[in-house]
Amino acid sequence: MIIVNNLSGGYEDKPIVKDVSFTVAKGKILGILGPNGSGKSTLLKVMSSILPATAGEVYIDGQEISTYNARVLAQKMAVLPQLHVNAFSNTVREAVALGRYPHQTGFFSSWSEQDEQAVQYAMEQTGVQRYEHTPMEFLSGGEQQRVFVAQALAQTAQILLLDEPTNHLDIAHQRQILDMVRKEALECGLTVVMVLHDINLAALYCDELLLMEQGQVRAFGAPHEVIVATQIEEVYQARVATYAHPEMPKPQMTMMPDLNAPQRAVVMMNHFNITEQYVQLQTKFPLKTVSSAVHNAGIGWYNCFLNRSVPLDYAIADVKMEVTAFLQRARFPLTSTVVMLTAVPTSLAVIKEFEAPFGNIFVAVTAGIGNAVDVSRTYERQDEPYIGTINIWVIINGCLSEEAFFQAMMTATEAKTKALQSENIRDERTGTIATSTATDSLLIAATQKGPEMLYGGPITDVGKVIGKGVFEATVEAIQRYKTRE
Ligand SMILES: Nc1ncnc2c1ncn2[C@@H]1O[C@H](COP(=O)(O)OP(=O)(O)OP(=O)(O)O)[C@@H](O)[C@H]1O
Repeated sequence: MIIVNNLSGGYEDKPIVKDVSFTVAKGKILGILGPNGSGKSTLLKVMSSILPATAGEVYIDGQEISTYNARVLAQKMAVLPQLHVNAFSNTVREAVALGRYPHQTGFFSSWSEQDEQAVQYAMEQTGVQRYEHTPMEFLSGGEQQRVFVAQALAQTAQILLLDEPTNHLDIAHQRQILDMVRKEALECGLTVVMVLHDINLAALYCDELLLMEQGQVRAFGAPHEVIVATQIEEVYQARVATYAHPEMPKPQMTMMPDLNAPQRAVVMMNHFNITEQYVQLQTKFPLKTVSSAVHNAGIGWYNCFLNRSVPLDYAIADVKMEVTAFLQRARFPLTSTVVMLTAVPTSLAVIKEFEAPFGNIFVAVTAGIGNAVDVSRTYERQDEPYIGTINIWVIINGCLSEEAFFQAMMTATEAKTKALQSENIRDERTGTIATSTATDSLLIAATQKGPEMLYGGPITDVGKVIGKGVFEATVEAIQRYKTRE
């Protein structure tokens, strides 16, 4: 455990760190964040007595660090500095072995079994063993950085202070080093304080974060308490946006570049194309998209949209794989194409343009209704869904907030349900009015140009046109389907 109480310090007559307090429990990882020059490295130096404190105290194991002699302190606390002064005539092994220096006692101290094990373990954990006999100057920046981490680890201290441990490392090695730090913390009770520049990595790996601003603590707490967009924007003076990590409940953020005037990006009717195989929308610029498509579902930016017509007997075990193979065969880029599937012939597709105050919107629908269900009664059914799907695209020349995208999904769904009611489409099993088919898909895509529309509910500008557009286009698509040859 490490306790820092009202710590201040800096260089000669230049105070940098001002009145910093925090505690890191045994086995926990604290990440220090902050802009360049905010005092992160200086804080580590004052904490480790490399620089004298002008006020405040640091306690390790309940004892103030200035009362430790240097060798005993080094046995308890290892420091990885930001800049390394290295005897470059060393081999990797010799550099790592320097970490054992605090454990060498007496004038005639010899290399013990324990020293050897610690060096071997540190080299293994950081993946530098295979360079063991290589001179340091022959290693790349990232390889050298891992050797310095190994040196700190070989010190077998219970507290590790790391200043930018992932400096120079590629993402695989960032992961290796940070996974290793986390494992040591969890399994061996190592207490870690590390300066990181990458806010997202800090959120993923640290139990708590301390955000520095001009030598002072701006925020201290769990990642979700510290990584708050407005706070980060104020401290770093940079525009950011937060988003969810795909697997971990940790906040992530990305910077928002201030690019020059946006290029013209307008979707027009002639960007749509209908072939026997698919309905296609191809734009020169990507659209922000939310969808329940088969390929590239979820939120993303795409410029090619396909509603692909498949035969009635299309029964493929792995639909995603088949769709991928189709895209490769037809030379559509996998990463920028969204695909839906329909058993309805593309000749029955309806594409309509609707005027709106912010910019026109397009609604494209294919409606197969053989599979129509009343959602309030589907619990009575045991059977698998069979063919028949309503696929709806809503393409918006406008800019939607995240909230508006999801409200637009709801508004479009409600308009579709209203169309089924208006066309008196029934669930064959129950005889009641159907609310959808069992396999419908919906896509909302927007150019994200123009003033941001915050909401997309039924009585917003965008909601009104989605309601009318989806209703009319779906009614027309259902009528075409009913009267098909
Ligand atoms: N040896 C030194 N002598 C005098 N001033 C220094 C020295 N080292 C750093 N400083 C000053 O102390 C302030 C804080 O520096 P520090 O290195 O602690 O910031 P940092 O938050 O770690 O920055 P970075 O993100 O750039 O590594 C800066 O204004 C810097 O110029």
